[in-house]
Amino acid sequence: MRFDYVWLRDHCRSASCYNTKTNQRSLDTASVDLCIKPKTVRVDETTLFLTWPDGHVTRYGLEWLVKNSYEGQKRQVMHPRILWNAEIYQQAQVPSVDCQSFLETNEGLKEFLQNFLLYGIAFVENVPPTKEDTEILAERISLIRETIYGRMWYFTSDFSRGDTAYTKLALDRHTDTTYFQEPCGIQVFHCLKHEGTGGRTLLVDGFYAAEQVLQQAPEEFELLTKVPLKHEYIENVVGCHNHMIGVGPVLNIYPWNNELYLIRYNNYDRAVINTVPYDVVHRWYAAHRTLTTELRRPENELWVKLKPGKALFVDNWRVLHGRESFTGYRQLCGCYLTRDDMLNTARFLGLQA
Ligand SMILES: C[N+](C)(C)CCCC[C@H](N)C(=O)O
Ligand SMILES: O=C(O)CCC(=O)C(=O)O
Ligand SMILES: [Fe+2]
Repeated sequence: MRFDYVWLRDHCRSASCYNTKTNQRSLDTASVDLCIKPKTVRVDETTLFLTWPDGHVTRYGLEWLVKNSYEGQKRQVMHPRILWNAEIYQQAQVPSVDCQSFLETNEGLKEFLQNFLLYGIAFVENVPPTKEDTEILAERISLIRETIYGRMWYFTSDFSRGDTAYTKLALDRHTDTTYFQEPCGIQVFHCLKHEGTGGRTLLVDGFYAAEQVLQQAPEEFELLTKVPLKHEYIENVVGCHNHMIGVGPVLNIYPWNNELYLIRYNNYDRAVINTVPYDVVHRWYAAHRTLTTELRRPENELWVKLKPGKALFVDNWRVLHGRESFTGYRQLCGCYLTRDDMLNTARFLGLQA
């Protein structure tokens, strides 16, 4: 392991440098001489001791150093995940969690969250079919993200809002709120009523499809990570005037390790492409077509019929959803949740997140 002297001074866990009650640094890093070198260095079986020119002593447990050295770190930020197509997901036989165990036991909640982190979708069963009970469920794993659609939303095909979701039409696979600078992390769906036919929900793992593009055509994958796009929500119905714009590429990757963390895919809400020069536009359409072909492969489609009592949580940064057209009266409720706070709950339960 190699350590930089400024790093060793900066991470000093002595009482004057670090507050263990708040887990916050007290040391002003800018006051450390960038050429600092310890006066003396000593190491025994468990501890490294450094004495700095001003006499301050820093102690490091060797285990702590192993855990935190650059060499010891994987640069992966994302939690483990299993990319799936319909067969992989069905073979895995991921169980739904029972509502009571989800609400009343940490084991039930942990099992649910583990599945959600791995697959980007998870179900809770035997939920009382009301908006209030769905809200209680949602609040168990995260914080509700209030948006222009409200806190808990509740909708039928009444076109009360200027969006296709509020009709009986089919909706092709997409992620929601692509027109936010930070798209909502999680979407909760609970069908409270459906007297009619059709209306099944479609789920597709966007990360699985993106991985296929990376394997087949890495230059197209790269283009989808580089070209900025606008998505837009323009609504002008009685009482609702909204104009939201979000900018970002289809595939969002971490620049330090190319790990994919967010897919923004909504062909309905994609705005005019005016951020890209002429010669790139055509290549972008070709790359977008390759991704769309993967997303549309029937073997990648998971179809489920949402019924009263069965709540679905979808990772909106990863899994695309859609629906079949339907007839009759259909009532869906749900909400958006923040991702950070779901991860917070997962960590509290001891999961790697
Ligand atoms: C009905 N509900 C509130 C869930 C959302 C409707 C949002 C629809 C929008 N086209 C989008 O994809 O973001
Ligand atoms: O009606 C549905 O099942 C889903 C509609 C939809 O895409 C949404 O509400 O975000
Ligand atoms: Fe949607």
